[in-house]
Amino acid sequence: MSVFNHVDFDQHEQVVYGHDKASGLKAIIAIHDSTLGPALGGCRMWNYASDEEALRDVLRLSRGMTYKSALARLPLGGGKAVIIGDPHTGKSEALFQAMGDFVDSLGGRYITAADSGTGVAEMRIMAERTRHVAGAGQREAFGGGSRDGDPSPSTAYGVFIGIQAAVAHRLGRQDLKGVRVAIQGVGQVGFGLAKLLKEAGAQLWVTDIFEANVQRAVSQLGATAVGQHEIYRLDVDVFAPCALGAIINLQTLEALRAPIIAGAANNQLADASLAELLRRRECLYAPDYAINAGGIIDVCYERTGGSAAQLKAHIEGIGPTLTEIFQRAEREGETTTAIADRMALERLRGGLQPVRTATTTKVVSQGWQR
Ligand SMILES: NC(=O)C1=CN([C@@H]2O[C@H](COP(=O)(O)OP(=O)(O)OC[C@H]3O[C@@H](n4cnc5c(N)ncnc54)[C@H](O)[C@@H]3O)[C@@H](O)[C@H]2O)C=CC1
Ligand SMILES: O=C(O)CCC(=O)C(=O)O
Repeated sequence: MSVFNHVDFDQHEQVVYGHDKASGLKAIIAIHDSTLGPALGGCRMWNYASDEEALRDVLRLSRGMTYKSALARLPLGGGKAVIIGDPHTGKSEALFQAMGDFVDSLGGRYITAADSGTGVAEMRIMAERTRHVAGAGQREAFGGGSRDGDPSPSTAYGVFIGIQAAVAHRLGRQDLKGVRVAIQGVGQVGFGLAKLLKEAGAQLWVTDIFEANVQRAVSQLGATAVGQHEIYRLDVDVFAPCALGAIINLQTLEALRAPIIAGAANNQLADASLAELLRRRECLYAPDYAINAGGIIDVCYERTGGSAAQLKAHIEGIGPTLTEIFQRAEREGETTTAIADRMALERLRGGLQPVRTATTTKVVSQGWQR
């Protein structure tokens, strides 16, 4: 298995394998680019069918983090970690302590956080062994009071803001009352998103491979449960992928009817050429790393010490960023992913600019160590 010749290698700075015999840890950390700061990205735990599948995932995810942080104007580079193992049956304290040691061995070049299969509990175990962990503490909440360091509510809020922007652009509607949304995966982010959509009056359809999560959305939010394949075929306004990646492919595209695809999952397109097929079908695709930046913005503010109000305003910037992507794509006859990539690279090459919001102007790089 060659890393340097891998189709997803894309000039990664560092790819490291970690193994701990005692706990059974098998993990990979990938650092894609540290031009703007230390590489920050979540640690995913998944039952990968092979090491090759895990390598592909971590390479694609860490590259995405470089673009995500640059587009969101954060002083962060792109990196990600994967642990090979079942997130429902394979966790132990020793495993995450060993993972903490593995993260620490990179001396802060990579900072870890939660992702699919990990959450605050795992971050707290890793924090016993390394200080290069985000999302393990207590935070000030948007609406006052305090909350734990879990970034997924911020990710869900950013996706909600992004769906509003997509609905306004594609359907010409300023609210979400009665808008029909199909959510694939109602875990940490998908369930949070479902709650926000429900409060805004949207109608919900959900699916998940973990039955308890489906039942939670049905019983608490009145969502309609559908099968794993049925979710693509629904006659809805928005398809929101909030599970894992590569779910937009030639097979699912045949079934998909929604005029908008906007969700939290990283790497939604199985390959880049699908963006052009979506454009030709007039399906508005919200580029994944643009719409799901709420979590990385959240953990960045945790480390720089910004207030909850500044954090909320920064996340709300996802709306105007997406609107700019949609408008430029339409004007220039290009895909939304091509425009998002261009904007991210412009920001990467241009260095950090102050973040301007209605309430604040702040250079978020203060307080960061490199
Ligand atoms: N947690 C966060 O703050 C962020 C998460 N993301 C991305 O959003 C996605 C979801 O993340 P989380 O909610 O944290 O993960 P999670 O693991 O809590 O939720 C994912 C859910 O999707 C389900 N699932 C997996 N495969 C499925 C399939 N084929 N069909 C239907 N359901 C399936 C799982 O059973 C689980 O309930 C991931 O792609 C993650 O990388 C992106 C940015 C930040
Ligand atoms: O939200 C997080 O846990 C950190 C950021 C991240 O890993 C992501 O956006 O995929």
